[in-house]
Amino acid sequence: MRKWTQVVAGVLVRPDGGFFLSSRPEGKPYAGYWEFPGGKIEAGETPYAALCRELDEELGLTVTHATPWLTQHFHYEHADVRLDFHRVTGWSGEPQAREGQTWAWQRAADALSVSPVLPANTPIFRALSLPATLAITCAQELGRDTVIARVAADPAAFGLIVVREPGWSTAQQHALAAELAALTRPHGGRVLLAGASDAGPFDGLHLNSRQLHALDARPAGDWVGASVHGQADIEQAVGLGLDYVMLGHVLPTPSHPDLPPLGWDRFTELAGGRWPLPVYALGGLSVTDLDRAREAGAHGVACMRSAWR
Ligand SMILES: Nc1nc2c([nH]c(=O)n2[C@H]2C[C@H](O)[C@@H](COP(=O)(O)OP(=O)(O)OP(=O)(O)O)O2)c(=O)[nH]1
Ligand SMILES: [Mg+2]
Repeated sequence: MRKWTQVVAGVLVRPDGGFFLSSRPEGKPYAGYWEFPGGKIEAGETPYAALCRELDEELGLTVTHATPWLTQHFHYEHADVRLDFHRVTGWSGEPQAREGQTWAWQRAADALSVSPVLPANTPIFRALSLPATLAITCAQELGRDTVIARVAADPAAFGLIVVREPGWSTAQQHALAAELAALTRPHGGRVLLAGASDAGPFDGLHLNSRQLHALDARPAGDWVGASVHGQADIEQAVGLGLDYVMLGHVLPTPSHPDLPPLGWDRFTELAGGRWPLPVYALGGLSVTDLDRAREAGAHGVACMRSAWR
């Protein structure tokens, strides 16, 4: 059986989305490569305790708040590593290069200013560029003018929109998507089409669970996500190499009056930062639930009705 080296890494994130990288010290494998601070989990240590110890040892920082985010497995020539990435949003102290490393803050929206980076981390940077909230359109119910007016009022707040209008023709869906893209793209926003098999001129696709299980390869599109309800769905999404999933429904929602909600405990068991792709919590949630969702290991929250109020 493969022996995984257990590693924890801390992604220090500032309120403006900027994040921290440090260079690996001389004498280690991949010396000079840029990484998130962290290191091997010691016997008997929890990942959180290891995170606190490593950030203190390497940078002199005291972690005060961190949540589980992503787990990635990677085969290096020197080791097979299981990387447990936490988002660190609270710390005290200023970074000190205690191991002779250099460090740099990066802006989330820009290309990295440093290189090379550890190869296992490439998907992590992609995940970091996904916003905390994902908005699903509800134009059939609320009217397309309501949806467009809401985005026009604050386009930067709509970094990821899924156009989901099951009763509409492809032409109607594309027309809405084009208006939303015109508003949000100048701010780096992305617009995906739900239930479609072709992303057209848009940024990608959002698959329903039927589409998810019918595929044996990732469909074309810069960004591809899926709606998932349980472990088998998430495994399928990971196997296809998708960019994110929406897991729900977490709380009661008018979209599924007949099905019991997962609740936060079950969501935590299923998500909990265990996967290599970001998990959005979905179902009866609004942006005010973001902290709760992140405690449960979510990347963010997906909002349907609450996005348009
Ligand atoms: N810290 C960290 N390690 C990473 C990242 N990405 C990635 O592939 N790794 C790999 C590189 C290494 O194989 C392993 C971390 O091991 P390490 O040698 O840095 O561990 P450590 O800080 O405990 O160092 P040491 O005391 O054992 O020398 O995880 C990352 O972003 N941060
Ligand atoms: Mg280290």
